[in-house]
Amino acid sequence: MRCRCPALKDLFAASCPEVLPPASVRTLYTAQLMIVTIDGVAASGKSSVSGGVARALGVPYVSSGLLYRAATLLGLEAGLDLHDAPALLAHLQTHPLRLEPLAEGNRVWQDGRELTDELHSTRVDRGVSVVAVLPEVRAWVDAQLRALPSPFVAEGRDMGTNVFPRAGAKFYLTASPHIRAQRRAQERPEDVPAIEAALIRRDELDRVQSAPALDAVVIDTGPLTLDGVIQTILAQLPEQVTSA
Ligand SMILES: Nc1ncnc2c1ncn2[C@@H]1O[C@H](COP(=O)(O)OP(=O)(O)OP(=O)(O)O)[C@@H](O)[C@H]1O
Ligand SMILES: Nc1ccn([C@@H]2O[C@H](COP(=O)(O)O)[C@@H](O)[C@H]2O)c(=O)n1
Repeated sequence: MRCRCPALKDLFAASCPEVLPPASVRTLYTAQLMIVTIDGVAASGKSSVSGGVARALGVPYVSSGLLYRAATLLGLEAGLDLHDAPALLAHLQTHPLRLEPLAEGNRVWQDGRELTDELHSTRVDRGVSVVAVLPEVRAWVDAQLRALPSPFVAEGRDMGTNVFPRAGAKFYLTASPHIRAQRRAQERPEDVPAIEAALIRRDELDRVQSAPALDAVVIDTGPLTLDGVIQTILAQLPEQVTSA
């Protein structure tokens, strides 16, 4: 439910001054100001860049995509219909996932089992966009992200638009499908044309939640090195983020 107060209409009712005392609302605003969001299309460099920015700032980064991927993996392993939101959510509640947002790379755990290495498989790539459009799953991911203590760098598709609309700095990464596929081919067994076709399909399926925030700085990573993208972002961070 959206807040009815005009000044807070982009925040959720849980942070509305009709519900919370003003000091708590101020705390929520301040906490978001120390978050950097890095959104973008598939394989545009979000997690590599977020890791580099986070390490430079000495803060963790948070990969929202890994939570969608982990939900997908658990659904596939349990033989669930990935369109069936109630069944998926019930499964996630009985098999709770834990995101460990380390600066050197995020890890995902389910009880004592680490799922991280299985989350970038081709079968998860194929199923994840189906799971990610389910509003119930999106609310489940968003709640976990909003519960994390700032400062941190958050990467995904809707970090700057929906999850942290008051973030202190917002970036959006793009690159042509061909360049992204060439980069990804270094990490996957498939050839460039197959990867490119899959990326274009995933971009299309993710289109709704992937629109850049109006106040995001859009960076075409195509002509830049990884370090070039990281330095471009670090050079544009406001003081409240760099001194957090
Ligand atoms: N500017 C760059 N120059 C060269 N290679 C890059 C650049 N940015 C990212 N890469 C490489 O591209 C690949 C994809 O990057 P990364 O996994 O960070 O993207 P992503 O947006 O997080 O992907 P996904 O959306 O699938 O999670 C990695 O091999 C990474 O090292
Ligand atoms: N904020 C987000 C993040 C991710 N998704 C969905 O998860 C998929 C995997 O994400 P990657 O960042 O690892 O590519 C992605 O294709 C989306 O379907 C999302 O919807 N919102």
